[in-house]
Amino acid sequence: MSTVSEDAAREPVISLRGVTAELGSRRVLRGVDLAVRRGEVVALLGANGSGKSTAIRTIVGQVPVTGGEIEIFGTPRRRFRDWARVGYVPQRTTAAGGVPATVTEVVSSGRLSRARFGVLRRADRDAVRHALEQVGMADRARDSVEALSGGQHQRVLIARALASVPELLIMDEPMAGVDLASQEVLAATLREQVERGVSVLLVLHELGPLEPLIDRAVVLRDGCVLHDGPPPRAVGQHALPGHDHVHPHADHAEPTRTGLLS
Ligand SMILES: Nc1ncnc2c1ncn2[C@@H]1O[C@H](COP(=O)(O)OP(=O)(O)OP(=O)(O)O)[C@@H](O)[C@H]1O
Repeated sequence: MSTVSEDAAREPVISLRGVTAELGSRRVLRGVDLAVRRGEVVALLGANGSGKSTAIRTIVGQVPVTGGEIEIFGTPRRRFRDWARVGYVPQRTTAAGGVPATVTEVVSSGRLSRARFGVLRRADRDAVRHALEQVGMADRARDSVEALSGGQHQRVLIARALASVPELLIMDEPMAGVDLASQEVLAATLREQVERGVSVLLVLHELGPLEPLIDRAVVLRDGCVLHDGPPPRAVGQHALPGHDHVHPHADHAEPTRTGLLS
């Protein structure tokens, strides 16, 4: 007989059933089933254009679904309002977005969902400072985000997601274009979150330094789930057998193809 806490642990914090979505006239998701259970770290993998970002964006409501069901913490997505429980890191954009803002201002925006009446109080400012410490950016708190490197930008976006102390993190390629030092900081940050019991769904091109944290991998191909199970084991430089993701920044864009991800 299972205990109450075991049942709670099995309850999905994200559930997609038969989800379809179209962009333009293209069917980008063609019946995706995906579940992330409490405390799980799930990597969403697949070749370029397989629908990973679209799947993530249907969950946070940026892409409308044309069929199927999405639940967040057991609530149908369209009725879900408790976004302070969810930290979202979009596919890398600059944190500045053309608007001059300091690091603190950007990270504070991630705390507004917890602030009463939209006013940041002392506890909120402490949470913002703590989030910056978690990603090793506390010393840059007053700097303009425009002055940061790509990896530092990414750390700030992750701090913004952590500022509401979420129970669920959804991240779209958190390591893309991030220098090695920042990658290590981000891997350590994520490890702390996982130790706290935070559930994580993240799009990755390669498991890389996050590999030890990943419980399960869901591989998409052409808008369908091709694999849902143990993560592919690391091989050589790229952490995926059949790694066939072409990086825009890769020096040699000639991947090995074994079929799993193509
Ligand atoms: N706004 C859009 N209008 C039409 N088609 C789009 C749009 N955005 C994405 N697509 C197409 O939808 C498909 C899935 O894109 P998506 O970004 O979800 O893939 P992905 O697996 O995240 O790819 P990548 O690894 O390159 O980020 C691609 O073929 C893409 O060209």
